[in-house]
Amino acid sequence: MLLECSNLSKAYGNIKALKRVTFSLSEGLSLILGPNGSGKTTLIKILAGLIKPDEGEIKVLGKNYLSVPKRDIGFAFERTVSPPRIKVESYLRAVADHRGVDNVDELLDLFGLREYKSKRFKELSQGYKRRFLVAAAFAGRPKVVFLDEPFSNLDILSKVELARAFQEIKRDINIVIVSHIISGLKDLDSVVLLHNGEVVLNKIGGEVNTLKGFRAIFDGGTIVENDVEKVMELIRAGKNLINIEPITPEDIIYETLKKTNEKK
Ligand SMILES: Nc1ncnc2c1ncn2[C@@H]1O[C@H](COP(=O)(O)OP(=O)(O)OP(=O)(O)O)[C@@H](O)[C@H]1O
Repeated sequence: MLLECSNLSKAYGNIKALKRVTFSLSEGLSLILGPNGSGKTTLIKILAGLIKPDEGEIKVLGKNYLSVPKRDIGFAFERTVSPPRIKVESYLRAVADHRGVDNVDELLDLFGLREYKSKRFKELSQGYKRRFLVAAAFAGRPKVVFLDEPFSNLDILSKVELARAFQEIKRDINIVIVSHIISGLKDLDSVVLLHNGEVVLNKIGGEVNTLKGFRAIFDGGTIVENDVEKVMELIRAGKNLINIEPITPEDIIYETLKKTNEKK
């Protein structure tokens, strides 16, 4: 298991940002999803060692997260800040050297940074600043990289290119994306959905496929979800099939959040 959080809590005064949060993420590409205020930033700050949880345990690849060497974990935060004068390639090389694995050429290509390799941070556009900071998190091939809202403030081209780069790199390096949007990520290996500091959904491995499906709509308003046999039965009974549409992970997550809100 890549990440195991058990009974993790954190309060700021009387605001409970995380309430005994328990979930697991498998290796590969994972998504920690949640609407605004659900506790995502609190979680990533704990993982980065910036704040301490009030209680609970976190394991990364089976070890207590505080005992995992810093070089095994990469982070990229939402705010695109860095010393203005550092240069793209030399900074990536410095990080890679520190971690002891040279994967810089691979990263320059994967994140579309080759043309910009001699530029200083301050000379990059917002989108390229993000690409650079994300690439730096992967420099030196850590075991896992946590990315906080990597798609925010990016144009559609950068979003698609970044998502493709993640799909490629996840074979080598585990990735955990913390975000309030799904952003067209395909082939997720695990997902956790937070809401008001609680886990409302956690799928790992093959279970992630249950976040996809189809909906068949028949004349007269009958709707059948994810049941081929039932659809065939209705067709055989002479019902008129009007449409088949995909059920996307977005649909399921929206429905889960809606139901959670209704219960409260
Ligand atoms: N430093 C702080 N002091 C007081 N309350 C805080 C602090 N940081 C976060 N909170 C509160 O804790 C809760 C969870 O916040 P957090 O930033 O972790 O959520 P989030 O899911 O990252 O939200 P967003 O998507 O809006 O960034 C919210 O109610 C927030 O107002």
